[in-house]
Amino acid sequence: MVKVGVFGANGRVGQLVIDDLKKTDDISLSSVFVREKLNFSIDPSILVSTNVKSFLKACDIVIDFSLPKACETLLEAAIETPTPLVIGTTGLSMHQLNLIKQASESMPVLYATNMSLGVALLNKLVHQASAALEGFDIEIVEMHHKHKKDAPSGTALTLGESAATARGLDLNNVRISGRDGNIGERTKDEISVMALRGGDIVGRHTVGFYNDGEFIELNHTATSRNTFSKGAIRAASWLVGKEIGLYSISDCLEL
Ligand SMILES: NC(=O)C1=CN([C@@H]2O[C@H](COP(=O)(O)OP(=O)(O)OC[C@H]3O[C@@H](n4cnc5c(N)ncnc54)[C@H](OP(=O)(O)O)[C@@H]3O)[C@@H](O)[C@H]2O)C=CC1
Ligand SMILES: O=C(O)C1=N[C@H](C(=O)O)C[C@H](O)C1
Repeated sequence: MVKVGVFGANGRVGQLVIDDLKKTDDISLSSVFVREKLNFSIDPSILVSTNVKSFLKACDIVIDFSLPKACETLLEAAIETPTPLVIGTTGLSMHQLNLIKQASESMPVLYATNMSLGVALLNKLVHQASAALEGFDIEIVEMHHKHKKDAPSGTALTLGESAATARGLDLNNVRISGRDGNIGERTKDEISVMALRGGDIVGRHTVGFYNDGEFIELNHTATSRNTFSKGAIRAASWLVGKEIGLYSISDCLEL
């Protein structure tokens, strides 16, 4: 039986991971990490810890849905005590992304800004469409619930990277994050990534390719947050026992 540690256990997704792990046969919850205390009751055999090292020692693999600073703490601890990691936290800084790379030199790490099968496929479709639809303008819109803290979403940035690399561009050089005022005409290569927030929207991403006379929009809507918790558990089952290295959700889904 694979022992899973959940980092960010009180969170919206962390709680679902804990619930969904009750329904699996080959993988089960062994420890949870919390900042102060767990906000709900749990089987007394599970270690509830505020100490990252003891949390890591009690599990074979970690599933993380937390916040950037917390994820950084986890990565620093894991670099000292190597433990396979499935990371879903978004809004990471360059330093935190580099820590993921560093961690993956001593343990298997799967990092995915979106754990759903649908978005993994959407990334491939966006890459293909961006290369094929030469000259079409690319615009990305994401919509999420009002509690989301980072913007734009990690998924929208990953989709933007797929679109940009398909055209030999670096998203950092062509990304627009807002338009306001007398800004002039749209430039050829720019890719806007716009974020909308409201209500309880689980997650919606649209990548549009616009030309004179026609346009195509590729859209994915998550209607349940369990899509992410179940996707992360599937990723953990797949990652455990893999060679040291950095893996993507496409590797896990063999897309
Ligand atoms: N890759 C994917 O498929 C998905 C990724 N996400 C991402 O996952 C992350 C979590 O999302 P969500 O569950 O909605 O967020 P929540 O705000 O509900 O949960 C965040 C969790 O992080 C914990 N936390 C915050 N600060 C610290 C800290 N300094 N040390 C330790 N723990 C801390 C909180 O613990 P406490 O309550 O104890 O303070 C809480 O459990 C976000 O980055 C989100 O974008 C979300 C959905 C899908
Ligand atoms: O915070 C969320 O809720 C989500 N975050 C991820 C992101 O930033 O892309 C994935 C999903 O869209 C939900």
